[in-house]
Amino acid sequence: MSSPEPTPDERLDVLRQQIDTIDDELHDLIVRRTELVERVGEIKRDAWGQVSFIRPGREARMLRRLNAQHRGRFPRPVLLRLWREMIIGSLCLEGPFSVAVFDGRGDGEFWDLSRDHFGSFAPMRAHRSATEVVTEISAGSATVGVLPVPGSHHANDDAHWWRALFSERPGTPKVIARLPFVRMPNSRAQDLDGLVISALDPEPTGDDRSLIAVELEGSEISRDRLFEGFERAGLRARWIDSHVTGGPANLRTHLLEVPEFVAADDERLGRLRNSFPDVAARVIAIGGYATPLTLDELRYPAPPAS
Ligand SMILES: C=C(O[C@@H]1C=C(C(=O)O)C=C[C@H]1O)C(=O)O
Repeated sequence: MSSPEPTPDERLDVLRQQIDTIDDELHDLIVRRTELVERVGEIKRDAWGQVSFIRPGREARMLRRLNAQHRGRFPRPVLLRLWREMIIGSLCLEGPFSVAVFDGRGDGEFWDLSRDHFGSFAPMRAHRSATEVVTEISAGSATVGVLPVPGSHHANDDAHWWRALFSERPGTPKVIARLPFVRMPNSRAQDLDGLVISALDPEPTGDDRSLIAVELEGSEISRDRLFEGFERAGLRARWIDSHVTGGPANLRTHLLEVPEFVAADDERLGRLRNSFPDVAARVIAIGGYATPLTLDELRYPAPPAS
């Protein structure tokens, strides 16, 4: 006599037992992963007396790898969000970590953007002015700062905050990441973009953008002349923002972005300085970021246009 068909409840029990087994394995793996993270933290502390443990380049490469190898129906944004939570939870064990967030309009949009990236565990503080955020990082009161992408409509009167990064003084914050790295399909502001600054040099990830600021004395020059200067130095640039200081020297600072990694000591920066022979020029790479994943790479449909 054949055994009776299992009831729906019995079938659920069997599947749920398997899910419990998998959860136990995942949990065990997280415990083991944490032990390795702690050893990584010890090495950083021993080797460099590290105060900042975050490695945005490594994090970006990990997320790209997971996204590329993902299969099955589990939503990619959620998969990557889980890893973001795990990474930041781990990072907070290695040493102090906190986030200073620009919230100029008090609408919490950058707060959400920061939470999406830095997870639910990281201590965060909102600041009404971009200058305050930069000061927090320079003073070492926060590890990373989140600010609007210059020139975007989200930046207010502090839109030129990047000028504070135009300095070769050791400890000057640099741009180290761009948010969102993974654009969450249900986040409040779909067109919101931020830059992350920290007292840390960005690292190459194999797909990067760099921000280069050029300060020129004297009369205004056209954007085409700026682009020509970059081309002569072997760099293809996109204009982001300009700032006029004025004064007797009539200083103008321009921020441009190039689609590759440019380190602070890249020899092309010297060539760029000499690309404007008739004016005194100062050139500083103020940081860069791993190119964020695109909607196409994340393979979920774009939200409907409002
Ligand atoms: C473990 C490290 O430190 C941090 C934590 C990471 C993680 O949990 O995988 C990755 C990068 C760092 O921000 C590391 O540098 O590898």
